[in-house]
Amino acid sequence: MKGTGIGSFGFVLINGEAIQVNTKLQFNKDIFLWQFSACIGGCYDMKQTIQTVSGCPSTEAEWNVRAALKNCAAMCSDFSYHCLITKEMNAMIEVCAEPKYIQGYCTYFDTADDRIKGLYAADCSKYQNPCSTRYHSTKAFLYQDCYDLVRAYVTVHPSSTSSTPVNTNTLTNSTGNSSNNTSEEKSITTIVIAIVVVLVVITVIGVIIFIRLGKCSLLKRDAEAGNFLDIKTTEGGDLKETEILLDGNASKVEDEAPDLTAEIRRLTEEYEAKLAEVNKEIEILKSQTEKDMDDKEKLMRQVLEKNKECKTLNNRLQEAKGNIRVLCRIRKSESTNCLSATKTTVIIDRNTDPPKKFPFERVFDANSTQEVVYEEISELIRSFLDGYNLCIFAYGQTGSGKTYTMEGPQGKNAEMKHQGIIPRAMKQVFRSVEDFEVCGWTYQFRASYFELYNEAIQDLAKGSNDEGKNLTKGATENNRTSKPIITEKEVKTTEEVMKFYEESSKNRTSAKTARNERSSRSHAIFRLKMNGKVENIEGSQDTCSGTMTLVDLAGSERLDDSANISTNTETKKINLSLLELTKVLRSLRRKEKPVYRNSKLTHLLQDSLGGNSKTLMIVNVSPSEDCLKETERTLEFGREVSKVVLENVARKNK
Ligand SMILES: Nc1ncnc2c1ncn2[C@@H]1O[C@H](COP(=O)(O)OP(=O)(O)OP(=O)(O)O)[C@@H](O)[C@H]1O
Repeated sequence: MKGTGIGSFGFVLINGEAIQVNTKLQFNKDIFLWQFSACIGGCYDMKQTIQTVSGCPSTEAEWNVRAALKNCAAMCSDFSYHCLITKEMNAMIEVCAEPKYIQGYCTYFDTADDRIKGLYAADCSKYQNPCSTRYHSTKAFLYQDCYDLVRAYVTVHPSSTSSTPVNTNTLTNSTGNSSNNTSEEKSITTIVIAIVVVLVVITVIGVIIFIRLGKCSLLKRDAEAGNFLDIKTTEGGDLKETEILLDGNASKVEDEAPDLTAEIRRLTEEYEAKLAEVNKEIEILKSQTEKDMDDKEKLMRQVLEKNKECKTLNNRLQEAKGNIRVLCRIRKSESTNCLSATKTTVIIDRNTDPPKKFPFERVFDANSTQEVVYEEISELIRSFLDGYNLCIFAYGQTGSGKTYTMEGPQGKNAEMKHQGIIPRAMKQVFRSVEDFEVCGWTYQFRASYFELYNEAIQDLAKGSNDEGKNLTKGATENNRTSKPIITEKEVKTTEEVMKFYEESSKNRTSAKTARNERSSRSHAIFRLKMNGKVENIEGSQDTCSGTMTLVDLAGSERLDDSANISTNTETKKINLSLLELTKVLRSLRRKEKPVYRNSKLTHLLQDSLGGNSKTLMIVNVSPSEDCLKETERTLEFGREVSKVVLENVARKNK
C-alpha cells in the first residue's frame, strides 16, 4: 500500500481511504515527513477556512507553525464527533509545533513494527532529536476535501479509539495491538504525571518569589502613600493658588503668568529628569539576561517606583497647566499675512484700529512644524496611559489646518515629518506600552472612529454604506443614555490601529467626494480606549483605564447670507453643536452641572469632558486677509474656552 496525500489539509489517505496509521502498514519516513510538511503547507492554504472556524489572527507574521498547527487542532476538534480525532492527536500537534521537534517528527509516529521503530529511532538520532524515545499514536487524519469520505468511512468502520465500536474487518490489527495501546497509554500517563509534577514545582517556586516581591512592593507603596499625603498636605496650598490663578479672567492670568510659568518650568525640568532616569533603567532592564534574575527583579522594582514618581510629577505638571488648555496654531500661507504672533500671543494689527491681542498658553506660528506642535502635547498623551481621559479638539474655520494638525497628509507618498497628532500619539502610546510591559503591566486597547454629520452619527468602521453606518436610530448601549453602539476594534500595535484608522478614514473621504466637501461639515471623532492591569499576588490587581478622544471639528464659519438652504441647515447644526460645546465648558468652569444632551457632540463627548478628563483645544486660524473676520471670531472663541478650568478630581487609577 502506498500513502496518498490530499493537499488542502495535508493528511494522508491510504489507497483512497482514511485509515489509522498505527496499523501494520508499510510506511516509510518520507511519507511522514512529507505528510507533516503538507500539514503545515495545508494550514497556510486553509488560512481563510481556519480563520472562519476559529477566528485566527490574519497577519502573515502571526501564522507561524505553532499557530497554524494549533488551529488545525481547533478545526479538527470541531469535527470530532464525526471522526477519530482524539486528545492525543491535539497533544501531538502541540508538541510537534515546537520548532525544535519539527525535524524529528517521525518520532511521534507509533508503529507495532519494531523494524520501523528502529528506522525512526535511527532517523531521530541523525537529527539529534532529544525526544526520540517518545511515541505517539496518530489516530486519524482529516482534511476538508475528504471530509465526506472520512465521515462515510467512520460510519461504516467505527474505531476502538472513538466512542463507536471497532470494525475488525477493516482494522485487523486493532485487536492485536491492544496490549501495545495499553502500554502506550501507560507511558503517556507517566509522561503527563511527570509534566504535572514539574509544573507544580515551578508554580510553587514562582509563588514564593512572587510573595516576596509583593511584600517589598507593598512596603514601598505604604511609604510612597505617606510621601504622597505629605506632598498633598504641604503643597495643597500651592495647588489651590494655582487653581485660583487659572480661574481668573484672561488679563489676570496674563499678569500672574510669570509665577505660573516658573512653576511649570520647574515641574517640567524635574519631570524630564525623572523620565530620563526611568527610560535609562528600562533599557538596562530590557537588556538583562535571565541569568541576572536577582538584579532584574531589583531593577524592576526600582523602575516601578520611579515610574510612579514620574506619573505623579507628570500629573502635577498637567494640573498646573490646567485641565482645559488652549493652544493656537497659525496655518502656513503663501498670501498676505494679517496676523503676527509671539510665543504666547496672536496680534491682529489693522492700521485703522488699535492692535487686538489674544493670549494663549502657546502660539505656534506659520513656520511651526508638526513635530514642534506634537512635542507640546506628548506629556499629555502620557497621562492617558496613567489613567486619565483625554480629549483633543482641533477647532477652526474650513481650510484653517485642522485635519493637517490632527492627522497630516495620508497615503503612500505622505512624508513622516508631516504626520499629525493622531499617528504620532498612537506611536507614543504603543511604544510606551512596551516599556510598561517590561514592568509587568498588560493592556487592552479598543479603537473606534465615527463622524457626526447633521447631528447624525456615522460609524466609519462600518463601510461607506450610509444606511449601514448611520447609528442615530440604531441599537443603543442602554435605554437610559441612548448612546449608540459604535464598532470598537481591538488593536495591539501602532500598525493595527493606523490600519483601522486609515481604512475607516476612506469612508469619510468617499463621502466627501460624493457630498460636496462634506468632511469639512462633519465632526470626526477617533477614540482609543485603554484598560491596563498589573497582576499581584493574593488576587489583588492594580488597574488603570482611560479614553483618548481626538476630534477634528467641523468648520466653525458662520452662516453666510448667500448660502443655500441645505448649507444653512448644516451650518446651523454645526454652530449649535459648537455653541453647546462652549456652554458645557463654561458650566464646568463655573462648577455648575453641564447639560450634555443639547447636542449629539457634547452628549458623545460627555465622558471626556469634566471629571478627571484633560482637554486640549487647538485653535487653528488662517493668516489670510480674506479670512480675517472668521479668524477674529475663532480667536475670541479660543479666549473664551481658555478661561475654563475643570475640577481637579482624583484620577481613575486604583
Ligand atoms: N501648517 C501647515 N503646513 C502645510 N500645509 C498646511 C498646514 N496647515 C494646513 N495645510 C494645508 O492646507 C490645506 C487645508 O488644510 P486642512 O484640510 O487641514 O484644513 P481643515 O481646517 O481641516 O479644513 P476642513 O474643515 O475643510 O476639513 C491642506 O491642503 C493642508 O495640507
